[in-house]
Amino acid sequence: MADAQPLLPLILDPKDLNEAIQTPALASKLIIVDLSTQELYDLGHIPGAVYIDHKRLTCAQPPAPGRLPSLEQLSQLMSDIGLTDESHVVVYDHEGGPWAGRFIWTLDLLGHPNSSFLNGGRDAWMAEKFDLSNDTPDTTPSNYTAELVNPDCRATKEEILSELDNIPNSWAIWDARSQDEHNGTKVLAARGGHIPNATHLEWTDTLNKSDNNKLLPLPELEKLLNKKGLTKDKTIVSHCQTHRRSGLTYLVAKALGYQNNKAYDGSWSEWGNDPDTPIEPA
Ligand SMILES: O=S(=O)([O-])[S-]
Repeated sequence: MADAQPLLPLILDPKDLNEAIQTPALASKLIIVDLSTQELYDLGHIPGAVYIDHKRLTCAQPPAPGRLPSLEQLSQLMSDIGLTDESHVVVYDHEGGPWAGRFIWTLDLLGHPNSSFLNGGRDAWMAEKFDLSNDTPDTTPSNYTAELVNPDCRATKEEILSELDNIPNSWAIWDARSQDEHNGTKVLAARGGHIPNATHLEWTDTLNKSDNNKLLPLPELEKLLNKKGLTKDKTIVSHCQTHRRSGLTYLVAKALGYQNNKAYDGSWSEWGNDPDTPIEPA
């Protein structure tokens, strides 16, 4: 079992990560994962960070390329970063955190609770002028066997179809895409529109653009979600096109302590390409 008490908070500020990597007892347990791009990683990354191509978090197969990959693929990925029950994983990317959130969702599915989201990611780290490194760390691979310990973090198409009558009462669908995608005026699948009664709140609305895309303060986020009817008494299901942007919205609901928090990894690429799913506008 992983440690019950995480070494670092879920939402981690750059200054706290900087302090942690300089504290040997902590640093030895950290796995820092850079989910930006190979080019950015090569330009400089947080000292000790390993680069992971975000495609490894997905099945990358049409028609829903963002769906969860096989357990074999996840076992290989987590073994490559050296994940063990004692590890605390810190994740970041370069665009406000969608892939970082998706990585944390994956760890949640696998039952690895000890993880942190670097608030503001690479941009905030650089803006606060902490060191970048060009060294590739020596990683000791582990022999990690992935299992879906917490499958409830994931929603499937079938599950959403069976709960349609409960939306938006006891279930809420958080559509994290743009307004045009939600309305169906921008179509990225065979059909455009949204899951009936889905709630639109674009993922970027949870970020403070004037502060390097750090998350808005949690009380502000809670107010924003409540105003939209995305309340804690409901099961919340985040989705976007391929469960990248909804990686961040899943993370936001998690940070706010939502107990029934799921993400739909099939997302619109699955729903909108299925001729039999109901959509709005019809
Ligand atoms: O998955 S995505 O909607 O961010 S392209």
